[in-house]
Amino acid sequence: MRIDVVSIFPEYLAPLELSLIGKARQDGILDLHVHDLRSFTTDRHRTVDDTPYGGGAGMVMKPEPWSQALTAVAEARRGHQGKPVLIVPSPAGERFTQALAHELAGEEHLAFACGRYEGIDERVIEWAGEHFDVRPVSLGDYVLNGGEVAVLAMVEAVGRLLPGVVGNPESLVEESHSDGLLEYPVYTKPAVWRDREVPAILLSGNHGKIAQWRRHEQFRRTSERRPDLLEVFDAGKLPKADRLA
Ligand SMILES: CN1CCN(Cc2ccc(Cn3ccc4ccc(-c5n[nH]c(N)c5C#N)cc43)cc2)CC1
Repeated sequence: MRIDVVSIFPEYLAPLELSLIGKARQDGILDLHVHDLRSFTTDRHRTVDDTPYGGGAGMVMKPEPWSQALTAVAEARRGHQGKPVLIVPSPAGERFTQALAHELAGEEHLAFACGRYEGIDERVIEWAGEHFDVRPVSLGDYVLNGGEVAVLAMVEAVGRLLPGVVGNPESLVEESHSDGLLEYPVYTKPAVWRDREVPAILLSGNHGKIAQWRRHEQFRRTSERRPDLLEVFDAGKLPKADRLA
């Protein structure tokens, strides 16, 4: 997979050189290119923002540098099948979910446009639709100062799903949200730590009972912390009787 990221703070994406994503890049699984939006400006001050039409606080990102940057990104993959996906992090985007991460992991080429200030001139999003499958995406219902943090999270969530990135693919199967529920608690040695014991069932060697206990813990945790997920889960999968007794 090729990933292009455009930002006025390219150094913000440096953590993608570390750990599993960094290794995926060294192994050639992930081909990541980070572009400085200011390198696509033409004025002496390398201007990327201006005041908003209609008034209001803050500044808006100018359209022309973005069109130059995104044209360069689209041309980098010319000749490949279909339009690349352009993810535009935004508080007004569709919610980023594990399901969306899986969907994006199936793409050949992902591009990310990291806005700053009060956002990117809306005409860029409209224009980009001629060259990309444009997806405004939100990391969550809170406000960040720009798109870079969201891109770090999304690239990690997508990258770890690519074959060969995570050592044991089994660990991708039983994780939070993979089956619509939160994950069960995990424990390791020592069996007793500061007078706290590991749940005895986990030491029993009875794999059927362990699986049952873990499933129950998933429902208990989800019911306590994310009842909203249970509504979705029940609507789609299990009769009420299979929920917590
Ligand atoms: C007229 N006013 C009406 C209020 N808006 C609100 C607003 C819009 C942007 C920003 C800062 N910002 C700039 C680019 C950018 C990208 C992503 C995110 C982001 N925040 N939270 C997420 N989950 C995000 C993600 N993913 C924030 C961003 C701040 C405040 C401004 C215009």
